[in-house]
Amino acid sequence: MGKDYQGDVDSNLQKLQKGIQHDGLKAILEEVYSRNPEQAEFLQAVRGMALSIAPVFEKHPEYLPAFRMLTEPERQVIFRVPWVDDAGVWQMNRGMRVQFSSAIGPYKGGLRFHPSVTLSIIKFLGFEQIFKNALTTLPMGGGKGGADFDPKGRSDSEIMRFCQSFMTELYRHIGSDTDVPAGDIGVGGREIGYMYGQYKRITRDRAGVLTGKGMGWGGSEIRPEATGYGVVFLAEYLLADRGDSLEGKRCLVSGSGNVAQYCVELLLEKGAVVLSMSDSRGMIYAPEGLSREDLAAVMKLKSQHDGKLEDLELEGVEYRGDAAQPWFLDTEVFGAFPCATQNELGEEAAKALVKHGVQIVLEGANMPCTLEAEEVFTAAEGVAFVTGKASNAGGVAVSGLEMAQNRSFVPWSREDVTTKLQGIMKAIYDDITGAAAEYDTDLINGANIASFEKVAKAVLAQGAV
Ligand SMILES: NC(=O)C1=CN([C@@H]2O[C@H](COP(=O)(O)OP(=O)(O)OC[C@H]3O[C@@H](n4cnc5c(N)ncnc54)[C@H](O)[C@@H]3O)[C@@H](O)[C@H]2O)C=CC1
Ligand SMILES: O=C(O)CCC(=O)C(=O)O
Repeated sequence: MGKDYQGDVDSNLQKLQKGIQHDGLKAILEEVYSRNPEQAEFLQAVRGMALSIAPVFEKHPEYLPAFRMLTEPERQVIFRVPWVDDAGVWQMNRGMRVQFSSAIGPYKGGLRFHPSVTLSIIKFLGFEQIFKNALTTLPMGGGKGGADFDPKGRSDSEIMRFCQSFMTELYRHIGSDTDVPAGDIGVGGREIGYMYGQYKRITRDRAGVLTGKGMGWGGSEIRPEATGYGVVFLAEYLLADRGDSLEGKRCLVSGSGNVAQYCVELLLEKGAVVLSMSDSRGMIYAPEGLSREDLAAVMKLKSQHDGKLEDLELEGVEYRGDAAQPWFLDTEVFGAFPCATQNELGEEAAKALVKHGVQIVLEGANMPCTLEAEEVFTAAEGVAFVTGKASNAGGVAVSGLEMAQNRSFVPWSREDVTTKLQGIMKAIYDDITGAAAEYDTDLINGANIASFEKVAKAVLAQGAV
């Protein structure tokens, strides 16, 4: 994944700078490359941003130093996470937290527990988070963390001991005014609970230092649903602008975790026909569309540890193994919603989707489409592509609302939070279309420009700190 930038040094630097004419920007990319030559995913995220914002420097050359600052985290912490498994064997993982930018507020972003976690992955996620959070309209900076821990096959007690050990180090680096982590892949309500409990025990501080907490102990209504719902709200605003709606539209969704589940739930509520969901082993395909009962079965399965889609037996639903992906289905499709993981949708997949008539692509996951796939979508006639920085910002937005509720000591109703989430997704849509119109460009560039300009102004105002 994202391996394109590895290998021969010179040609990779050239690849990183390909298509960038601006000398100052090229110099920044050279510096980023020389500092992080092995970090393929991070370089991919920086290149994506650089490609979009190059025109901004024609209008605002003063923003260039701000971009340079934003390519280096303010702080990154890497630590050992020792724990003991159920058999009494000592285990050890690597934990990390990258505090990327506090220009517009406390560092904010999830924690990922997955064996594939590397510094490059956490840095790409933290870098993207800076700009996503700026789009939410809430005062949140960008950060991300995690560990190369594999929760698969681990008992509840092992997960608890791991989370407690992880927090025993992380607690000293976070705080409700400095850095507020949340969930991501492999970190849901259960893990947040164990980490919050440990944080509280060590610090005696009940402040909302983690978001994604449970209802009844500081959590917000609709935080679990917020990322997936936000994607669908944004799709609705986009289609409304075209005088269209999701009713009856054939949609492909990948993934079957938190984001995918609630994306499918709201798509079904809006009358869309959802043809697929997937996990790392394969996918389910429903030629006539998944029903609410099918989704309920997926949710139940995935709430159990190690639930695999291949174990489902649902009428009218086929299972395809060997890591089959929805994008290659030989069927007409209107919408694609990649909600699994980074670089899951490459150039060939994008071509297959365009061939099958795709009209809208909204990223539920972070950076699920490669830069080559993005190029295919933007070159195709009439296809609207929305980058995850905008389309999946609903999750962190409701995390921000959870922080506001924790501060005010007053929980808000489900209706209140839903209305606020819709307002934020609409503001994001208006912001990215506004920037796209101002710079006469597409929605990817619109999102990157709108978010960068907000952060750059804050960085410049605060000086070289
Ligand atoms: N949870 C949240 O609030 C937010 C999550 N995201 C992003 O959404 C994506 C999914 O995260 P969650 O649903 O929260 O995680 P989760 O842990 O609930 O689910 C993980 C999902 O990724 C899939 N997956 C992992 N590796 C895969 C692979 N190699 N091939 C196919 N599928 C694979 C799993 O099957 C599952 O659907 C990630 O990119 C995450 O960074 C983005 C914004 C907010
Ligand atoms: O809710 C949060 O703070 C972060 C969610 C997240 O990790 C993301 O937006 O990618």
